[in-house]
Amino acid sequence: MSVMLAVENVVKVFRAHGSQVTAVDGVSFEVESGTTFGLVGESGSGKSTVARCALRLIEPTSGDSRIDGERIGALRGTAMRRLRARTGMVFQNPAAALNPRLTIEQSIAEPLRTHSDLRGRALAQRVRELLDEVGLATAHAERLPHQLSGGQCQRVGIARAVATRPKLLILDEPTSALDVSVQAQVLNLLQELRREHALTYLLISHDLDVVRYMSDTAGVMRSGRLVEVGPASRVLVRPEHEYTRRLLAAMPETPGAVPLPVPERDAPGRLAPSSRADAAADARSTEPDSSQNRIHS
Ligand SMILES: Nc1ncnc2c1ncn2[C@@H]1O[C@H](COP(=O)(O)OP(=O)(O)OP(=O)(O)O)[C@@H](O)[C@H]1O
Repeated sequence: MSVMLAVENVVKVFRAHGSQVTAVDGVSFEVESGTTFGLVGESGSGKSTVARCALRLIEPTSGDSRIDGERIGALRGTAMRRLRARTGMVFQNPAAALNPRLTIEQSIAEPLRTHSDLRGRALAQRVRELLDEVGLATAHAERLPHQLSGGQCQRVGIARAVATRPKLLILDEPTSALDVSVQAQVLNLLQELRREHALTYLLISHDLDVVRYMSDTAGVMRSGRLVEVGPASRVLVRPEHEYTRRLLAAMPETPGAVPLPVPERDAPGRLAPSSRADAAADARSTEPDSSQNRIHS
């Protein structure tokens, strides 16, 4: 298997008003193509910063990363824009990530206008395909973000992120702002898209259940350093590092919660039930998604 993302000794120091914070302190890891790497750690441990440095959304103080074999520190201009089209990001707060004045159709068309030659009918057709791919109805195209539920807004965010058919997505707390009843639907949609398009994910989450459910490999960050890396089924079940053990022990118990099922990674086809089917009942309304709840009984 080839390496899609290699983060190499990344350091990021933020300097402001005479003080400095070392947010990331020499982090290296690799993510194999078509797999999910889950990054966990307490708030402020540097997860988002390392992900942003990896895609060069912010400049690292030192270190570099390679995406699909390309060293991105050396890329400029058109080469950097091409690389941007091959990567995407799904954010924590879907409603805030969307421009409130753009219709859903305009929002999804935006990255396509920037990174592709699609215009007119071909562009509208691609937007419709993307709506379908993320389980939204054509009727949603004309709506504004405030007319959608949180889960639907996140589907739009995912459609935008996959619009240019990227190979690598960063998922920064993709479900933590969502109602617990729609979290599993959005996770299942992400799993389906990963399988169908052979995507590679770098997933950041506070929720260890989410990381265990989604990830092949897990990395644990503490104070800007990666303290433990390994198969998610080992690191998040039988951790070797004392800090990971404490993190697991501190995980809040949600009353009534049922653990997410362990995905059948080698099984062909989709995780059932289909997240698009989940969305179908919801697709014609603006009510919050509530059809399937696989986290709570
Ligand atoms: N733009 C910035 N300027 C100054 N300090 C920053 C900036 N961005 C992040 N930091 C600091 O860097 C450290 C790491 O932040 P980061 O957001 O990467 O952590 P995190 O693990 O993703 O946290 P959370 O889970 O709360 O999002 C924190 O101390 C944070 O305050």
